[in-house]
Amino acid sequence: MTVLDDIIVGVREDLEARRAELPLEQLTERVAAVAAPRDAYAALGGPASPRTELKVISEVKRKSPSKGDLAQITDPADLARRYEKGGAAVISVLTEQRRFGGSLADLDAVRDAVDIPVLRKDFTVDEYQIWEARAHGADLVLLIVAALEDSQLRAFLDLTHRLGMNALVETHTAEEIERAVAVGARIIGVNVRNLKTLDVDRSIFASLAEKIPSEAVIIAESGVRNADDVADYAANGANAVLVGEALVIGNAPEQAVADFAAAGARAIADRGQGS
Ligand SMILES: O=P(O)(O)OC[C@@H](O)[C@@H](O)c1c[nH]c2ccccc12
Repeated sequence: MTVLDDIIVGVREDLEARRAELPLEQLTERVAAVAAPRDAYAALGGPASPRTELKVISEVKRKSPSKGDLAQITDPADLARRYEKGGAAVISVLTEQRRFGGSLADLDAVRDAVDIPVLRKDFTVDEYQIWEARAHGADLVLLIVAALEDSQLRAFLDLTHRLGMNALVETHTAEEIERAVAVGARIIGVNVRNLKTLDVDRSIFASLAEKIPSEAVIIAESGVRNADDVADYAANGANAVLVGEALVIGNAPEQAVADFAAAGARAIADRGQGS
């Protein structure tokens, strides 16, 4: 069993417990009362041509299966506000509990604290989670191609769009990129961490990013240690980076976000044309 399979077993158990508490019919009723979704595709520079900025998606991440506890985040709302002040385009909030220490309470706190779009970062394996994301104010959900059949990927992306949200469709191989493009994904991430083994290999980004059509926003996910890593991703075609660990372990998240955005924009300018 891979790490990903193992995580998903726990995700499904927790999901069934929540569904027993709050059946889908009641959950869907809540969605109407929630503030309209914010446009994450626009916030990530989707419509811009060429895209000359490097957008930063800043993550609220308490722990991870590879590293264990990363940071004591006592006030996720405050952290998110600092990310926003530093110029983050989107805030990512991990809501998976067992391996990442996240919760829907973290999502609620962050959504109320900032004006930029918020990603509910979880392992989506059931439409219930997409309704739940919207009911908690999320603007963006994560769809991991490696965890889904094509029919699910298509149905989940459709539901996400019908609820007015966007999806970050996460890939790790050329074949997964083809599948993401085939279902009409507009925001495509390349996670350089293999979720089956947790190994990080930054070097896979460049060759995979090349395969993503330019209409899609291209996101480099994981493994950013410093501004040089951001510049490398940007030089190799990233329109945005998703950063967790490097931001939560540092003591100046605002400054780090600003530095990453600046380093990325410089690398895009050096690349010449933007994309
Ligand atoms: O902490 P890092 O290396 O900056 O990584 C952030 C983010 O990419 C990572 O948390 C992530 C990417 N895809 C995921 C899927 C599930 C859980 C977590 C993730």
